[in-house]
Amino acid sequence: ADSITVRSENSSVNINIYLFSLLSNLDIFLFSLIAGVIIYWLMFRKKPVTIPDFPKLETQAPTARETSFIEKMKKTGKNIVVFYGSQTGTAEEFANRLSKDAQRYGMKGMAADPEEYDMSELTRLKEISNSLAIFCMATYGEGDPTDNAQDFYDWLQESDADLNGLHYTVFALGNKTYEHYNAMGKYVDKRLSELGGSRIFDLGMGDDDGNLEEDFVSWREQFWPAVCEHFGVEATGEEFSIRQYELKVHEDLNMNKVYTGELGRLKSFENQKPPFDAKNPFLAPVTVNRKLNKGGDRHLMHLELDITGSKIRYESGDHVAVYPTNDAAIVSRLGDVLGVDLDTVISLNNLDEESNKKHPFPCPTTYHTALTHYLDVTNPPRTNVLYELAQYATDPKDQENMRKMASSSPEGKAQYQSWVLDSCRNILAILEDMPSLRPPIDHLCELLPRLQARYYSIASSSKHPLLGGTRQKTGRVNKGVATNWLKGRVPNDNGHKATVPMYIRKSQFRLPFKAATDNHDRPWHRNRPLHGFIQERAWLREKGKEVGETVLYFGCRHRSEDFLYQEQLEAYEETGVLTQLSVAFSRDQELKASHQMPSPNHCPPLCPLGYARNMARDVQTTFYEIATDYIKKLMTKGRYSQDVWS
Ligand SMILES: Cc1cc2nc3c(=O)[nH]c(=O)nc-3n(C[C@H](O)[C@H](O)[C@H](O)COP(=O)(O)O)c2cc1C
Repeated sequence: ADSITVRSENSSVNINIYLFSLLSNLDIFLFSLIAGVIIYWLMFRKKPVTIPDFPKLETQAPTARETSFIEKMKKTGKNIVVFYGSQTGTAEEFANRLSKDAQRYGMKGMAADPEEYDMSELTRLKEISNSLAIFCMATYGEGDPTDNAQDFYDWLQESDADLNGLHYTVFALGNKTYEHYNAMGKYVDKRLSELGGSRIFDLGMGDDDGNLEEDFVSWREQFWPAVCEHFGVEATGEEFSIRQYELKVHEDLNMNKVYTGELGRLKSFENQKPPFDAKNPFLAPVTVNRKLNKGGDRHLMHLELDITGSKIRYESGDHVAVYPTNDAAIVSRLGDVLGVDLDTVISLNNLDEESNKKHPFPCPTTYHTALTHYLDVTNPPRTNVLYELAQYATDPKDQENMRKMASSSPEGKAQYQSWVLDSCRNILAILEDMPSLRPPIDHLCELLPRLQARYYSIASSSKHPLLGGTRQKTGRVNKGVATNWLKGRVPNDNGHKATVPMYIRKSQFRLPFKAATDNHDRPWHRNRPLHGFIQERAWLREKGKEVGETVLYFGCRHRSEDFLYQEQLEAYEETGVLTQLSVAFSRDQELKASHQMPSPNHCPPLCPLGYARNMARDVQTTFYEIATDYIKKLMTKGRYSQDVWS
């Protein structure tokens, strides 16, 4: 008899198989079959699994962990969290700078979007030693929060959380020309204190109408020594450059995986799918682009965008957000000056692997795309960019100048104001004027702020095709990025349909009355949403609906140059859509406020529209002069609302 040994993985088993020559073929076949089954069973049966005794892991549910900034801070050894309420990126940029600063003072910080975290965890921040929460909060509209801070604002309003033991400070970003100056920053500062938090440094007030950067730098310079004193930490403030992202150059990447300007989903421009929003803009064809003003040094445009098939909905008063593209000449010149092949495919990867923000802009991409679609190369750079770039200037004089401009010394501030801001020097101009400064392009891309969408009031009624009006100044050293780009978006661009990446941003601004109510519009300069409202009234009249009086007061500089939409407005008056059209031109005649005011109960709603800086304030001051009590009554009755811009 032969014997074979079959070894299964776990246990070794000997099977003796006796072969008898006397057996019939069938017997042998059956015998072999049985033996085969046994062998198979021994070899491939599932081994009994012994369950080891694992210690219970202390994990939280995935959703809880994702929104827990406390767990994240503990895990990464951070003690400072910098929240930002930001619409167009400035507060976010300040938050990033503050979290980087922490490292210079021997602490560890992280910037955080309040929308991504459970803010009720502020009650737990005291679990981390020497912890501090910093808030960089911008204000919008009627003293409202930014979109990403709305939930946090609601929570603050409703919460009775005990914030004892929370150390915090707030830097507010706003603009003095608005009535509710820095309202959000002030509110957060006050409310955190009411809930028991300890303010460790005074509220900072940044004014975008003045010099926001300077306000921030001055506040920050006093803030950090105060933090160090508070925690008993040695204030080193050692100045060294800290990179947040590392460069990866992709040699053979499939170009289908490379971002070409998309903001969210790869190929979203080629394969457009609603819903359209900030991360997924719609490429709207431009059907009309014409100059509105007849003279003067400005270029005011009337644009019509076709949103057919996009499922985009909007209401009169909403804004259209447009993503501009940087000037191709600036981009290619940057490549030349820095001696870089702009077609190189790269990724900038966050060195902090725990960070929610993996890249500063969609990656992988090319330098060309980054400089064209993702980074702001048009505006003069902020002082932190100068400070970080200074290390690359080989001429010690250039280096010293750049550091000086980034400092808070009076001479440094004055030099930054005149050499950078007043001279409208963008990054290209700085590089051209400082031949010794040649930074690596990847570090430059890390430092430049993101190119932001520009918002325009929609000039058409939602009952009509979308139409956005915009403004452009010419003759400046530094041309506005969006307006210049839009100027070139003509319907038939060498046989190509020019498109504009856009989405709708809902506005709080609504006319607070029904169509049947009388309406006095007083747009002393700009009148975009106004056209939407008048159009809507014209449309309702056509439908035979009852529409109240509409009186329009329109003021501008010169009748011959900037009486915008003159023909249209005069036609409205002729057909009775406008009950009365009163015009005034500041450079042609003296403006007089001479209207008999009806009693507040019978007064139509009043809607000043135009520049925040002078117009809104002047109109309001005039009204105050006429009747202080009167306008207060209008406000309390919700019959006075503004839509203004700077
Ligand atoms: C449409 C609009 C509305 C604004 N409303 C206010 C306001 O009511 N109060 C205020 O102090 N600042 C107001 N500002 C100024 C912003 O808060 C300021 O520019 C800030 O730096 C923007 O920060 P962000 O880039 O982080 O969004 C407004 C700005 C814009 C463009």
